[in-house]
This record gives sequence, structure tokens and C-alpha cells, in this order.
Amino acid sequence: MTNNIFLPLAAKHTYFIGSVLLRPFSSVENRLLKQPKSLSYRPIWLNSRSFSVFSTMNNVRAGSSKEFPLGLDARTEEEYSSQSSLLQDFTSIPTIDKAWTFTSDGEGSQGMFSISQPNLLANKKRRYILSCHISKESTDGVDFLWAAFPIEMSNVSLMIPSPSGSKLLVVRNPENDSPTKFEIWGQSLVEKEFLVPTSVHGSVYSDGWFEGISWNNDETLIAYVAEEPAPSKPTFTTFGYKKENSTDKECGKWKGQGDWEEEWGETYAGKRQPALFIINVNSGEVRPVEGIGKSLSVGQVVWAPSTEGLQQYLVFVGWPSDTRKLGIKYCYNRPCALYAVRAPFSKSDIHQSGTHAADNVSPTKLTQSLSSAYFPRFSPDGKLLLFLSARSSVDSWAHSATGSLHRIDWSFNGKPTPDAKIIDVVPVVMCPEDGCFPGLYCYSVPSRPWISDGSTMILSSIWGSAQVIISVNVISGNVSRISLGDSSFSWNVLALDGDNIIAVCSSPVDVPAIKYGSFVRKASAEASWSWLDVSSPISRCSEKVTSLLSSRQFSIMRIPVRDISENLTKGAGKPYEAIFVSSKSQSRNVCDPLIVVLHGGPHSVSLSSFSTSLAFLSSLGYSLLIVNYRGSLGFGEEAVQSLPGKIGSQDVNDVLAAIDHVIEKGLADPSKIAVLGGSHGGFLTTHLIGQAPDKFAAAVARNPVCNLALMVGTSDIPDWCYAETFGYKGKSSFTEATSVEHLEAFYRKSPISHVSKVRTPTLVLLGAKDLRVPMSTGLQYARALKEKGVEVKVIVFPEDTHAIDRPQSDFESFLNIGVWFKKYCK
Ligand SMILES: CC(=O)N[C@@H](C)C(=O)N[C@@H](C)C(=O)O
Repeated sequence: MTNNIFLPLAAKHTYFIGSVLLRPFSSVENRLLKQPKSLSYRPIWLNSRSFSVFSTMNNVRAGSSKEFPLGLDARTEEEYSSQSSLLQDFTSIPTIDKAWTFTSDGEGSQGMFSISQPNLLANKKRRYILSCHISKESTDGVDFLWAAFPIEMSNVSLMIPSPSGSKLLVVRNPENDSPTKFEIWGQSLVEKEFLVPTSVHGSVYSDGWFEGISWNNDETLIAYVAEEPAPSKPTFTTFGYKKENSTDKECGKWKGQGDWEEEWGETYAGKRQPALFIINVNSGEVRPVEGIGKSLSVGQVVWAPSTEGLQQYLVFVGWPSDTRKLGIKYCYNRPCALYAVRAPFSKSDIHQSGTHAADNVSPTKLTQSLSSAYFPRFSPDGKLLLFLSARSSVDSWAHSATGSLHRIDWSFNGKPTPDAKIIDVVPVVMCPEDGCFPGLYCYSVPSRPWISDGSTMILSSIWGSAQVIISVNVISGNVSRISLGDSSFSWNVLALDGDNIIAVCSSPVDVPAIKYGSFVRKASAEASWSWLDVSSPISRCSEKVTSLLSSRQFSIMRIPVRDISENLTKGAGKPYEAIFVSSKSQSRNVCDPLIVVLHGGPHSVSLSSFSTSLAFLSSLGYSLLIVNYRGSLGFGEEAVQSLPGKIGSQDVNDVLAAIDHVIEKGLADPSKIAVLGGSHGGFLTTHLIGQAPDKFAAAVARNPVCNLALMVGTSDIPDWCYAETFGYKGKSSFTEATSVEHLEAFYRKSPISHVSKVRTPTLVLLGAKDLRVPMSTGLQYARALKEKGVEVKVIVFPEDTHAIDRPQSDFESFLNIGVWFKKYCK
């Protein structure tokens, strides 16, 4: 069990820079001299004297008999041990990722939930399936009857039920050069198993973006996205280059590299171009969808409704691939369009293998007039094609912005044409009225999002600091918030069960719980949704966690914009939000220390949903102030667009104003404030400790943007540096060959330009495989702090990318964050 795992803490490259530096106590260090408050779970920390004892201990360590893992000493070891046991309890809380429903023979329906949990020892996510019967016989509405135990799905990349629910496709991607496995499951056994060799294609995409896998209606074909086969590489022998069909002896040869190929950046290193394939479920034959070529990366494929003739069409998203590929992860500003293409199997050759349909023609671009179109979904009657667009993001260069929903009336006879009219269903909201719909912010769409009227879609979208469930009438464009409006909790649609919704709901202090929503039409009033609590084994956690969480509370605060005098749009002058998490029993005179938490992006948002790591920090006895500064998503487009060009000032001031807001309300002690942020949140963290050097007792920066002048030449998104530094002018100024003037502007906007003022002890966590914010920028900043005599500790995770989210890295990160804050801000 994960609870009993011992993790060797020295397993990573840990540099403890500066902890042995002795210098006169600064005001920050004086704050350390306070006696810590005790916590209920064995607090162990030192009083004033221990700081100097610590240095002495480090000095004598070489001669002592006890060896500590790198970065630890007797004092920290005790704290690590105590906090790690609590963190393990939090880490084992499962996440509910997906659900599917199936009609059953008798009364009610069947549900299947995909749950995951970190497996620390294996350093992987464990995935389970937990099934249930959904009975509607109960007088209270609905009963979920759960299977006794979940079933682990090891090495499974994707699971896709067929439209009738009678079959399940299970895809297992290889870990090396072995074939990809497709399994077709029936209700009690694996009916078929196909191995697709790497000469046909590589791994099936399961990344949530290029990913697309779709059964056709009669369940004979499956379209999907996989890595194109590896290109051949030059071979050399002891005689030199070996020609393709050369008869040279086989001994003494090696493969060269061939030409370097552009990739899609962060998290896509080593991934080959996504391409379309179809597998025949009867024969196992796989055919590539031809006619697309190298000029498009493809994804999100769905089958178009069947036409009269023999030919079937696919609709997919295409991203231009023959120009410079800029990083695509977290970046919705990459132009993309919907295309239709003929499927390579015609209806006549599905039941036999070996016959090929007539040659494919090139795909038809369906969304000529839009710079972005993705997540295509056909209405149940096949007459409408709905899709999202991030055109405000593509057009402005902000990496994410307010979305819009569009429709094409699908009434083609035979081949789809490029001149179809695009109808706006939900336009971009520029400046929402108070409490009103702020615009679309949807980052996934259920594969079947329709209720039975055939024109209402159920979606999850961000609304202020919460994720909510909305219904959208795709004819009228009417949007209604249907998850409970009076709750600040976050909600997410998992699946539809007929006209009912299975959702997951959580808050910073409530673990995810399942809810069942039903549509009620009241006699006189408007239609509304009622929500039932579903009791489930998934929401149970340890007594310790339950008790700690029950002592915490949260609220969403509105923070007025401080300096409204600037030349601001209306939406940029509206209050922004912060989520405040605190103890229920906190007295007004003695405040818990406060951790200010800052999201990255900057066009992203911290949601009011449950986060294991933040719940852990809160349970250690901290209040949290999670600031959604202007530029965050969920507040309308004018608020998003207010930030580019003003990073390092507007966002920094918003955070400072939010801190002052809680101090003025008597909710935080100004001498006990810490700050934590990753990426752009790390940019803010390091800016804050430079621009407000007396404000923060401790700081943690995860893969922080510390020097834009260094990042611009090494990141997968140099365009981001331009867009955020220069605002709308960034787009026309962008070049791969940055000028001296631009480098200077980047430097001036960066935290490194304030480093000489910093006094706050800072922990820096870095992923060595981060292509987004290469670790050189964080390392340079840490070295500069060390040079100035500031307390700094660096941990590098050699195998991690930007998110530092591999289970062991995430665990070690938050354990160190807990210990760092305990040391400097308690
Ligand atoms: C667009 C982007 O990746 N920007 C980075 C600088 C950043 O802040 N990333 C966010 C998404 C993060 O939280 O990692």
C-alpha cells in the first residue's frame, strides 16, 4: 500500500545551496525566531537557537556517525518524517477521471467509473475501473449499487465503449518498439486482439488534445490518431554509408540520426506527427487515411453521419505542420481548422480484408473563415456539426482566452463542401454583467454531450473561480448554469445517463463526490435541475484526512481593482477573485500563517476544486490565498486581454492588493506570509520577493520564468515571451532572431532584474526536461540569490517536464514545500 512506502529522499539531485551560509539575522530570519504553533499531528520544529545550531550541525556532520540523505539533517529529517506520513494520506486520495453509462436489460442502467491514484513506488498512475448499477427504483430518486472492488487496468492507454455499449475497445500502447495492442472486449471476455506493428504506426495518441478515437455507427470500424511510422534513418558500416539495397555485409553497422524534425514542444518530445488511421474491427486490418500528407498534424477525429452511398466521411482537426511548430501544450493560440475526408474503407469492403477502396481525395477544409476550430461533435440526428473555437486566442496571441461555440448545418449530399455557413452559437463574451455568464472556457467536451431533445449540449465551463455545468441550446444559443448556483464548489460533467447527469463536485476542503442531476419541469416555474448526493466508496478517505479537512473552510472573495485610473476597458476594471482557505476555528487576534498561491499561464485559473497538494498545505495549519489576478480565465475577454504587455506589474499589484485585502480584514498576519507559484506563477513569486522584499517570509518557485531574455531563445514558446511582454504589438515584433532592444525589454520585465533586493528564503523546484521554461532560468536565479547570500535550496527532478507531476516528484516537491514553509513561515 502506498501508505507504507518508504521513499529514499536522496534519490533526486538535490542541491542545498546556502543553508550553511552564516550572516547577520535579517528581518526575515528574525521571524523564524518565534516559537512555532503546535499542530495536531506531531509538529517538530526548532526554536530560535536551532537556526545557528543547524549550521553547527552541518559543520560537524562529516565527522559524526549518522549519515543523512542529501539536503537533510537531524532537524529536517524529523519534520520530513512527520509531514511525509500526512502527505501520503493525501496522496492516496483517488481522482475520478471519467465515467460511462450503459443501458441495461432490466430496470436502471450500468455505470463505469475510471479512477486513478498515484502509485509512488512504481512512479506511475494506477488506473482502476469501478462499476455500479444505477437503480431508479428507490423512492429517493436513484441508488448506485457499487461493485465490491475496483479492477486495476494496467498499461491501458485508452478505453472507448462502442455506440451500442455492447463492446469496449481497450488500447495498450507499447513502452518500447513493440506493437500497439487493440483489444475488443465483449461483456464477459476479450473477443479480439490485434497487434499493430511499428512499421504501420507508433503509439495511439492519448494526450487529451490530438487524441481522437471513434467507433462508426455500425461498430465495424474505428478511426483513431497515432504517431506516424518512424522515418528510415541512414545506415553506416565500416565501409561508409550503406545504400538502401546494398549487399554490404550486415556486420559492423549503425544507424545515423537523419534530419532533425520539428516537434510540438513541451510533453511532445520524441512524439512523431499525429496521423489518422482506421482499423477494421472484423479483420484487424489497419489503413492510414491518405491524402492528408505531412502538411497537417491531425487529431480529434469523429465519424460524420452515414450518407446514402457507400462512402463514409471523417471529420477531424488539422494543425498546419509544415511551418515552425510552436509548443502546443496549454497553448490554444495555435491555428487549427476542421476538415472532412473520405474514410479509406467503403461499406462494401468492411467484411473482407485486402480490398482497398478507391483512392482518397484530399481533405476538405470546413472552417475556412475561422482561425481556430476544434472538438467537433455531431448532433444525435446528424444534422448539425458543433465545435469550439479559440479564435480570440489565435488572433490575439494570448495562449488561452475566451472560447466560442459554432455550428455548421450538415446537409451535404455526398461530399462535404468548403463553403458551408458557420453560425455563431455562443459568441465570445467581452465584459460580463455581474453574476452573468462570463463566456465559454471548456477544456474537454463529453463524447456524447446531448440530452434527448437533440439540441441541448451539457458542458463544463469555468465561471469565475469555479468550474460549473452549463446547458447550451445549440439553436437559440441560450446558456444556463445548471450546477447549483448558490455553491462556490467546482463541478464537472462525467457522463450523461439518458437525460440525467453524472457529475463530480468538490471544493478546496471537500474531496470529490459524485452527484446525480435530473431535469425537473415545475408546473408554473422555469425548468430546473435537481441534484442528489450519490454515496460512493470513491469519496471515502482516511480518518485523519477527514478530520483535518472538516476543520477547514473556504470562500471566494472579490477583490476590487486598486488603481482604476489607468486607461482600462470596462472588463479590466472589474473586481477579480481570490479563494481563501482557512481554519474554521481561527481566532481574530491570532492568524495562521498565510500561503499565497499563484497559478501559471498567466491565462489560466485556480479553481475552487479539490487539490491534494493544497489540501495538504492547508492541513498543516496554513491559510491559503489563491489569487485569480486579472488575466485569469473565467471573467470575460476584456479581463484576459488586460494583462499582455503588463506582466510583472498589473499581475504583481493585483496579488499585493489581494494580500492587503485579507490583512485589512484581520485574516492574515503581515509577518507570516509565504508565496508559492509555478511557471508564470513562479514569475510572480520571484517578482514579488524582489519588488516587495519585506513582505514574504518564505517563497517556493516551481519551474519559474525568472529571465525572459534567457527563456526566449530556449523555450518552445518564444512567441509567448513577445505576446506577454509587448501585448498586441508582440505579434508583429516576433522573430526567432531576437534583437538587443527586445532582449533588454525582456530583461527589464523579468524577476532577475529585481534579484538584488531579495531577502526571502526561496526553494526552487526544477524539471530538467522542461521545454517550456527551461530550467536554466530558475537555476540562474537561484545562483544569483546564493551569490547575494539569500537562503536558497534547489531540487532538480531529472526526468520531469514543466508540470513536475510524476508521482514521486510531486510527492517530494510538496513534502519539501511543507518543510520549507514550516522552517521559515510558522
Ligand atoms: C503558456 C504557458 O505554458 N505558460 C507558462 C509560462 C506557464 O505559466 N505555464 C502554465 C500553464 C503552468 O501552470 O505551468
